[in-house]
Amino acid sequence: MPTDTQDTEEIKCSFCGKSQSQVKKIVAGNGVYICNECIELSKRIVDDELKADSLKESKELPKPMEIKKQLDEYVIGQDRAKKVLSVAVYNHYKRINQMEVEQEGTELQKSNIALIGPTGSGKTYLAQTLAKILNVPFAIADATTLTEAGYVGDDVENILLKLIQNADYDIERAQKGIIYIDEIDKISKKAENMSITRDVSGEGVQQSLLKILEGTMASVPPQGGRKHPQQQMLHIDTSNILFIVGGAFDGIQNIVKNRLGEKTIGFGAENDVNTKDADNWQKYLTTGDLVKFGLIPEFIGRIPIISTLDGLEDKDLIRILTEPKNALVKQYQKLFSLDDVELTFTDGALQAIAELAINRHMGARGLRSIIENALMDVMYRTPSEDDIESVQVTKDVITKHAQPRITYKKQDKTEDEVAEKVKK
Ligand SMILES: Nc1ncnc2c1ncn2[C@@H]1O[C@H](COP(=O)(O)OP(=O)(O)OP(=O)(O)O)[C@@H](O)[C@H]1O
Ligand SMILES: [Zn+2]
Repeated sequence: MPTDTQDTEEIKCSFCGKSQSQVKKIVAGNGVYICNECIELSKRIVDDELKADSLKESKELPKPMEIKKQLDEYVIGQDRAKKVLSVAVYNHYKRINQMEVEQEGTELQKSNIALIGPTGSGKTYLAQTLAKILNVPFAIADATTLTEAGYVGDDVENILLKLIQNADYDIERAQKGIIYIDEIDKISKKAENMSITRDVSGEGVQQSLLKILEGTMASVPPQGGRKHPQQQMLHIDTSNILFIVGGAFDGIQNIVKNRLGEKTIGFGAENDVNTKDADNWQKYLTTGDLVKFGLIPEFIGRIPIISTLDGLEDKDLIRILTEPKNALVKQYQKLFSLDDVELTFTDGALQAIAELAINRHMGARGLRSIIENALMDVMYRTPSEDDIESVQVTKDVITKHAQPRITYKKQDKTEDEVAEKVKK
């Protein structure tokens, strides 16, 4: 009898219709069956689709607002620069994606970016954070170490080598990376800060940067340094590399203000710029001002997007200390917590740290070393003293080199307590 029912209701794979005898295994579900072969096939289909989805996702470009929002998680203030960068970077990668899809059509030109703002205001940090958000390789170069071809020093191509190295020698990835060139103001025509030991003109360095900024097939010696005729070269197309150049441009506001002032005098009240608004000089900064500063027009011509950053005030610095995902205070708290010690900073301490950084004219760049100094002694002690419960940094620690307040753990039996008990 049982054989009978089995004959009529022979278990078959609901997908391919094969019977139990034709396959290795059949799994029963709620009224349905699936064989091992169909499971394998389904798995392959699902895997492929997931992979395709994730590829599409990685191709999907975050929109300017999304980029800005992610920047906000790391970079405090600098709203204007963040907006400009978000739009510029979005357009840059949209342009690359578009070029990959349609080989011909309107050629969209690359738009490199200049960031102008005081030391430690976040220029490098913005560029670096952008690269992280977009998941593209990133390299930092210092314009003052560059030389024009034929002189001792770093060839401009070595900038590209750093990017290639940071892309793990994946040239194709490197070709879509971001390069930040710092201290671009120091290679102005009149710059006095160029190394005096080297016979290099800022103008010459600007000249030698023109090609890679614009887009060229560059040859890079894989070991860096100078090119040798017999050397094997890495070849990299710089057309899609986004260059962000930055500098403090000390004195640029005077150039702008003077220009505005002249205009006001010259054209009187009908001019849309009044001298009062010259405090907002950033709004009126033009490429002409940068040329006046000493950048050559061909160089500026390859950097159509300019944004300014503001000097950070104490309230910004306090936020930088405490708010971002990887804020310094959070980092040190984490460090201490690994030794089971709670670290706190009083509001007065945070204010004092910010003020000290401002006095040192180093912007946010100065914050770490101030904290490092303040915590030096306790960081030396705490790992060896396992009864420290908490460390509090007060204003006096920053301003008067006082020691932080240390609280000790309540021990079950400290020597005093033991003595107390014995007495009783
Ligand atoms: N706006 C900011 N928000 C958060 N952190 C900041 C900000 N600005 C600077 N920092 C912190 O200070 C450090 C130094 O800043 P950064 O290197 O970006 O300065 P910079 O403007 O490039 O100055 P420089 O021209 O001297 O290189 C950064 O690594 C970052 O930790
Ligand atoms: Zn099947």
